[in-house]
Amino acid sequence: MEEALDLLVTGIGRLVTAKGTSPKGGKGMGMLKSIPKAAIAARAGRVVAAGPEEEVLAAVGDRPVGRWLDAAGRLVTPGLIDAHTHLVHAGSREHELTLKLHGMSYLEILAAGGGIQRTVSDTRRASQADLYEKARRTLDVMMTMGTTTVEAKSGYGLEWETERKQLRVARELNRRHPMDVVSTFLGAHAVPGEYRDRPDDYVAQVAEEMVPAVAREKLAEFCDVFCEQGVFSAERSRVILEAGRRWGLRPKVHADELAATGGAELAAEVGAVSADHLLHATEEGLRALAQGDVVAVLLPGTAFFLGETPAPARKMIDEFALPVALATDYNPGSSPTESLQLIMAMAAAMMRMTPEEILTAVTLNAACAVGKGEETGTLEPGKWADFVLWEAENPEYLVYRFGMNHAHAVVKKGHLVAVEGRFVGRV
Ligand SMILES: N=CN[C@@H](CCC(=O)O)C(=O)O
Ligand SMILES: [Zn+2]
Repeated sequence: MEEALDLLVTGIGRLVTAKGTSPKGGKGMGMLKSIPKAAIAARAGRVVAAGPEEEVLAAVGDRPVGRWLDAAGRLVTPGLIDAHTHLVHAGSREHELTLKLHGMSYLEILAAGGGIQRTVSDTRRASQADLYEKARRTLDVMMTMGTTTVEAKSGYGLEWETERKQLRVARELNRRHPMDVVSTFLGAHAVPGEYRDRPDDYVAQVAEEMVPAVAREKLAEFCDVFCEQGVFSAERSRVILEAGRRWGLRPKVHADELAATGGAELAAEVGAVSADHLLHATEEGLRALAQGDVVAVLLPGTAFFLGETPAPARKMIDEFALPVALATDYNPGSSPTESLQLIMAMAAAMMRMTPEEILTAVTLNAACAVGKGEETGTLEPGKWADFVLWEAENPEYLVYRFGMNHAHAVVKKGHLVAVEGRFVGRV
């Protein structure tokens, strides 16, 4: 007899998924497979078959089934992928909201020793166990809202001990939590107070000491830099990203978030996997991204929270055929939310992205932005069986009805990990 299936889901009202393993740009972002009356079969954590119910049942034959779920007509999509978060940190920064309301800008707060620097002192003081516990709870919440893979940056240490502590927490969570956690080293998130008058010494320390240590301890897959006016210039960012590349860490860039700083151009030049934020990217920058096959990761939650105009998604998709991904940017300063569903609603209302483009942006394109396009982001045979049963009939409803959790059930690698807002994936 053929091997047993771990999971069979039938009665899916509509299965909607992108196709393939590489990012979709321009019109390709709107081209999804939409299958009524569908089913999914999974074995050993991976999709065996996904498509019209009668075809899946015929392919499955009389194989024994471990768990059989009836989707009761619900919409099913691939699990959501959050391609940009600052998952591991201590504390919160609600007091800054009042400062901002009184007219102080994000960069002014940072220059006065607050902002990122405040979270740096909190995180330096926190124990690894406390950081783990806080981030674990965050992952539970994200998973109940449909997220099945998360990127996690360091960057609240700005010295080796704490950067390592953050990255070790992310690695431990990847091992122990059902969420897949992809780590990024962001030692260049700000110039630490100790180096205020000699930023080049800090750049050298990140490039020559921390990057090799991250690579030797296999603590991250990516290296990121906050390339921004008053933070790290494009020249200093280049030094760090090139060092990362020499040590096998693929580049990512916080690019042109608050001012045009040459971040997009730099991302293309160093062969970055993604350029993130891009609110102020120039036309040349966007052209360079398109030519360089860089995924544009847009973070409307940050624009919303900082009172900025969001990145020009329509122009990126229509004029430059860029592959756009969307992420929460979950962090205590500029986007304190775990909800990719809220980000999806913002992308429609504030950036005029269509529901189909949005779904591609939080699944396949986001998977590619974290180097996992071969493994997840679509529901196709061989990929991880990561998917969400939504309390909805179509993708339009997901982005239209905002501010609530539409996830009825979440499946990660063939296992049920969340049901009706409750995390049930503890192992
Ligand atoms: N811009 C830099 N980093 C984060 C904010 C981090 C913080 O404020 O703590 C971001 O992506 O928005
Ligand atoms: Zn960020």
